[in-house]
Amino acid sequence: MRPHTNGGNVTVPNVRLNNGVEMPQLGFGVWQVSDDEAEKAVSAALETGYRSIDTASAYENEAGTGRALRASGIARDELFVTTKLFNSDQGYDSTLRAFDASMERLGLDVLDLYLIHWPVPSHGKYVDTWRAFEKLYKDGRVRAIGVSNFTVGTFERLFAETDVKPVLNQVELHPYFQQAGLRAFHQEHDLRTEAWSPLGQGRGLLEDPALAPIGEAHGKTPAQVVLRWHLQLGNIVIPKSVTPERIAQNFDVFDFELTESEMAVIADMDADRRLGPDPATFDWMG
Ligand SMILES: NC(=O)C1=CN([C@@H]2O[C@H](COP(=O)(O)OP(=O)(O)OC[C@H]3O[C@@H](n4cnc5c(N)ncnc54)[C@H](OP(=O)(O)O)[C@@H]3O)[C@@H](O)[C@H]2O)C=CC1
Ligand SMILES: O=C(O)C(=O)[C@@H](O)[C@H](O)C(=O)CO
Repeated sequence: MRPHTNGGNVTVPNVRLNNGVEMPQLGFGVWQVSDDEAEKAVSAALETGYRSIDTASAYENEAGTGRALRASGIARDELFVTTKLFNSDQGYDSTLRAFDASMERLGLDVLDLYLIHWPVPSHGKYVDTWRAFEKLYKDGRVRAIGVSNFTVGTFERLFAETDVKPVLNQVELHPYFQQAGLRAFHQEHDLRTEAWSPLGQGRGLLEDPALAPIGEAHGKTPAQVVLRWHLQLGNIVIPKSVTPERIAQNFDVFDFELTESEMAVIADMDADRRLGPDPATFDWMG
């Protein structure tokens, strides 16, 4: 897809995935948004100019997301839709069935990006699951396949036992949890890093006293500073909001640049502070 604009002064750059597919660097996430609310929030995001939407079967809002995509009237090739396979659907045949069910709910024929939501190493099924992802990819049902919450250990097994390399890993990443080691591993293996909870779930991070002065220097909010930090690191970001002003604010992050010293101030905020579950042990089956 082309780098997209909002018809105004904002152009969202694309990143090129390792299979050549182009993906917007800024998208919109819908975790903890009800199906009806997702329809409204995704509509507001599309109206603002977002073109990449991140949902998951576990969010139970694929249908509302699909309704908003259709109602927008935006051409399919201008949109980039990601959904995720839930843990309890892992396994070869169950993955193929779960994919069809997600596509039915979304109302799509071809998906842009399908992710294994969590590796659940104790379940021992992510390699079989990936083989089903490879089939969906080779059959042209999905343009790119990737993973979420994978660790170096889970990648090593995946690389050793399967053929198609994931295009990216979607992981928890924000100034309090910067994942430098994992980001370096991704770079070494030509995988993109996608940050989930990029704003730290709005739980304290945005009030950190280090961010306000940086924002004031650029006439931006702490949330915009944090999103700019992600973009300058090269991360793909998918902030969530159900608040129209914040949806617009989070999109307006392409007209300023953080200096090296401002980037260094944010680098110093790293506290190894995870907000979500640890992927090495997370085995929630819903
Ligand atoms: N793969 C995975 O395992 C996971 C993936 N994700 C994905 O990542 C997306 C983003 O992560 P998420 O956990 O939702 O959290 P975010 O880091 O995007 O933060 C969302 C929270 O911040 C608030 N917020 C948003 N923008 C602003 C702003 N400009 N100023 C102040 N507060 C703001 C929102 O409030 P409000 O909505 O009220 O405006 C909401 O409470 C998810 O929606 C999902 O798509 C998330 C978790 C795990
Ligand atoms: O939002 C997601 O994609 C998640 O996987 C989270 O819901 C995760 O399951 C979690 O944070 C549970 O507490």
